[in-house]
Amino acid sequence: MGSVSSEARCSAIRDAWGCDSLDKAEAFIQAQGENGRLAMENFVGNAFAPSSQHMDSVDPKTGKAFAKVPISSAAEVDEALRKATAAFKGWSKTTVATRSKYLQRVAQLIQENRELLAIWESIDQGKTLARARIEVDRAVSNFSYFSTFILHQETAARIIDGVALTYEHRSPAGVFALISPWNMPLYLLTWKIAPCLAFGCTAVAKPSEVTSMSAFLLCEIFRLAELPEGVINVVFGDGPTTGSALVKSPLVKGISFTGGTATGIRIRKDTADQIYKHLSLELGGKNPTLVFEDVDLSKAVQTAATAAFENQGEICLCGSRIYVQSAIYDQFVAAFTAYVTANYQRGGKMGAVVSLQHYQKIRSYLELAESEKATFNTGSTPVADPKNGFWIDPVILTDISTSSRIMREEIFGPVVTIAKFDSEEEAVELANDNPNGLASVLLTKDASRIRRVGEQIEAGLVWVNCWLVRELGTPFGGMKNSGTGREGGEYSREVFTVVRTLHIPM
Ligand SMILES: NC(=O)C1=CN([C@@H]2O[C@H](COP(=O)(O)OP(=O)(O)OC[C@H]3O[C@@H](n4cnc5c(N)ncnc54)[C@H](O)[C@@H]3O)[C@@H](O)[C@H]2O)C=CC1
Ligand SMILES: O=C(O)/C=C/C=C(\O)C(=O)O
Repeated sequence: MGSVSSEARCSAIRDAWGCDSLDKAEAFIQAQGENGRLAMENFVGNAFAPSSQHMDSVDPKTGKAFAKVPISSAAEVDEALRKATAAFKGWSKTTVATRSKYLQRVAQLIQENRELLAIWESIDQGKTLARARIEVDRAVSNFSYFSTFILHQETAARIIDGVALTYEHRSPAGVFALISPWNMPLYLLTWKIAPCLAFGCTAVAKPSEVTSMSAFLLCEIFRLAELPEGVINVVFGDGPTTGSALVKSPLVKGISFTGGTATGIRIRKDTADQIYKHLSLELGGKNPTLVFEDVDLSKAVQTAATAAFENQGEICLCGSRIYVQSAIYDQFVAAFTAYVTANYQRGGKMGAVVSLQHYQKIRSYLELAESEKATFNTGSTPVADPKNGFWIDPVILTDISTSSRIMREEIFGPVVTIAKFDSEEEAVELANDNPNGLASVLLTKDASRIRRVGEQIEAGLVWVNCWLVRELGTPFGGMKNSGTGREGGEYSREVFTVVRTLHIPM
């Protein structure tokens, strides 16, 4: 360890690594101009490799391109998969203590470079620097959690009728494709890489082409951590060229994917005849927040607002459909609108939305809301042709039909709807009236109601009087169209290992 020199950094890493304050990063971007954009490179077999095709990476807060992301070809993906396959032989046989040490080293390096990672994540994704720092800290936790989790695994043995001793033996499942979206780039990629490596698998990871910068910096961290060659490889690129080649390859024995439901369906279809592939799909949400009349109004408003607008509403767990019991409906709408107006402003809690394409998608839902005569309690449809970044102020909509596409489809932006209900039964019915079933928030002080209602909500996660409280051992994933499988602690072990049962006659 410790022999890796920073001289061997590829030039884009050298440039980016020099920017350890927001001012320096902004000045660097300004100075490099149109032609000198940071050109990211793939990370294959512990070395950076330039790619021939690129697309622009854009700073959502300004709308200006600042870097170039490779669009890796099928041949480049295949090269990375071959490295991962070769590395699997050795890595899958290392002891948990060895793997644990590597993961701890990665956690420490992320921690040491917290500000650098947060700055570039914020520039690349549009999120606030404060939010980016939280997510870097959570990336550290992903590695440190799994580095210790694997040290405490037990295997139960059983004796069957005095004739045989049986036990389960788990081994790493093979090479994984790890594909992540653009909303929490570093956090979600490391949520996959950490358990994958911890359980003895090797990987080719592909971050979203829209936000690749933190994954590129993470490659340098892997290089500095001196992970054995080929254990973790990162290829950059889009879905149709790079992602598709990756998921379809027979060298891939499992896929952990987070992203849109349509892409999840595509991946299922593309791998339908590769029955051996483990699939863990964490997809979209259209999550309800239920507010009962017994709540402490100001606490309920704060929780519902955070759930709706954190990270500009670009978290699959965001509560984008609020239902309020009739007795407090008017009071809640007024207090919620006042709170959001006072607390969610550009450059404060609000960043920019991730891309022009996504801005236009959100805008199209707001045009629909106008045409359906919804009430805009705050916010409005933004301009069609944004000149200085992709900014959308929070929008709170009321007077919308439950059958409207605005109520049914994932908008994934700073747009929330509020509607009313009378009874508990109606609240459950409204909450469940959606094809998705990822998360939900239940706001009430009534302990018996918490169980009665909470146990009926069709969602993988029910947060009671809170939102986004995470413990990495609990099962994470969705019901209905929100996904297949769960990850976290033991559940990640299911994803990344295969099990055989041994029967030994006594
Ligand atoms: N976590 C979530 O629930 C997320 C939901 N979304 C939703 O999905 C919508 C579309 O956003 P996108 O960026 O287009 O998400 P997406 O699902 O297309 O992208 C997620 C990842 O999948 C990759 N990908 C795309 N097509 C692929 C294919 N055929 N095979 C393998 N990998 C592929 C992408 O390159 C990216 O790395 C958003 O507007 C939002 O509503 C988007 C991102 C995250
Ligand atoms: O684990 C979390 O806290 C957040 C996860 C978020 C997603 O999976 C998402 O937005 O896609």
